[in-house]
Amino acid sequence: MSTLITNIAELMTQDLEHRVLKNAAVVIEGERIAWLGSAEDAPAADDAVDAGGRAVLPGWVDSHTHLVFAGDRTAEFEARMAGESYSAGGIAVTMDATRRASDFDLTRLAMARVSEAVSQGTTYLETKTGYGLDIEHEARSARIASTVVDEVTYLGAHLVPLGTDADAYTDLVCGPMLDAVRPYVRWADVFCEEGAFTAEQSRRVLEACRAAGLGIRVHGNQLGEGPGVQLAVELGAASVDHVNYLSSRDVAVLAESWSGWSPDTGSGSRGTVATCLPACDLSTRQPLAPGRELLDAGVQVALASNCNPGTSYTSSMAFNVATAVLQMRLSVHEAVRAATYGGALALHREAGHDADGVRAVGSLAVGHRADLHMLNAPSATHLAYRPGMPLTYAVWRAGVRAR
Ligand SMILES: N=CN[C@@H](CCC(=O)O)C(=O)O
Ligand SMILES: [Zn+2]
Repeated sequence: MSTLITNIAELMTQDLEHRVLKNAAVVIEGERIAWLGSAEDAPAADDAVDAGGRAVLPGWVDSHTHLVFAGDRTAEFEARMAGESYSAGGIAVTMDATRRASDFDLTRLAMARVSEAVSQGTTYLETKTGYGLDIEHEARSARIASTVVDEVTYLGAHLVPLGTDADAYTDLVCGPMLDAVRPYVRWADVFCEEGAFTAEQSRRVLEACRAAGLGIRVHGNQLGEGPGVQLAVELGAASVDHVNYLSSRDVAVLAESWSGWSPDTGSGSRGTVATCLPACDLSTRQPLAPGRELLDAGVQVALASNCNPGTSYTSSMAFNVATAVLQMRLSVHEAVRAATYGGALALHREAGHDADGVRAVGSLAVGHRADLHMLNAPSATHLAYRPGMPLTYAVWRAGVRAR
């Protein structure tokens, strides 16, 4: 079964050549993109959709979320808006509510959040554990997450539960808790920050998880300059996320990590993606991550929602893209790239065609997964020009119409 989507005013491919095609068309066949190019040259297909002069871009790749949770933190948000500052301690409130929730409720809540994201154009999603914080509840969160999203990250090292010795808890995270979550996860993460995990504890967690075959990522430099970025690069993490407070050395180390990779061919050894989370920065009243500076230095950047009940209760990638353009000074093309190809790069899913056994996400090319986002607008520029407007018109996820 093939579908021709034609009369596309602007097709922003985010492929390696950065092609933006005018008056374009795409053919989807099953889960893959079978053809794309000028509408005049489009081949016939079983079915046709008239885009009516709208823009099409890759579906968003949201590479950083925390969707498996129960409970509410409205009061904490209100206190913050009244002048309180964010601290990691709020995680314990969500931990209590999450532990109390039934499997059914936790699954239903996570699924509802996924469907909110998909209805706004997100077609590939990562989510983390991190609100269970004991063996039973971390394993349960990982299992539930694996049924609702594409990529699952183990974040047992999110907070040391109250009354627990930090080093003993770190041992648990590196040992029996890791064994319990291992069947469900591809990634591991650690909150390397004052009030959460020290550099030494973070290193232990990341090394143990890496030895267990997991890819690694880091929450770093969110609340102040710290060791997160340099630890992430040293250990070969796929991404370091937040990156609000960076020294010039941090930026240089991140840039250096990409020196063996070619952006023109997408080949070579990947470095550590710097993932900016602008909605979180606004909701915690932190300075915005220096996305412009990172791009100018040659760092590969991703944008993600960080949807979670504490610091960023939104899965709107469009909001993050608009903020990155309006306030972080990325161009629309750069911001959309960071929210599609950049997220895929952070999840090691940016490459793969028909013969590779895995299809690339986050960019549009023949053989890639047919993840498309059609805007109710003639160009992607409208994402920043009309911030806050409901611009998602249609979504295809792995070739299936999802909205
Ligand atoms: N910074 C650490 N973890 C989350 C927030 C978790 C929470 O407060 O519930 C984040 O990415 O911002
Ligand atoms: Zn996070």
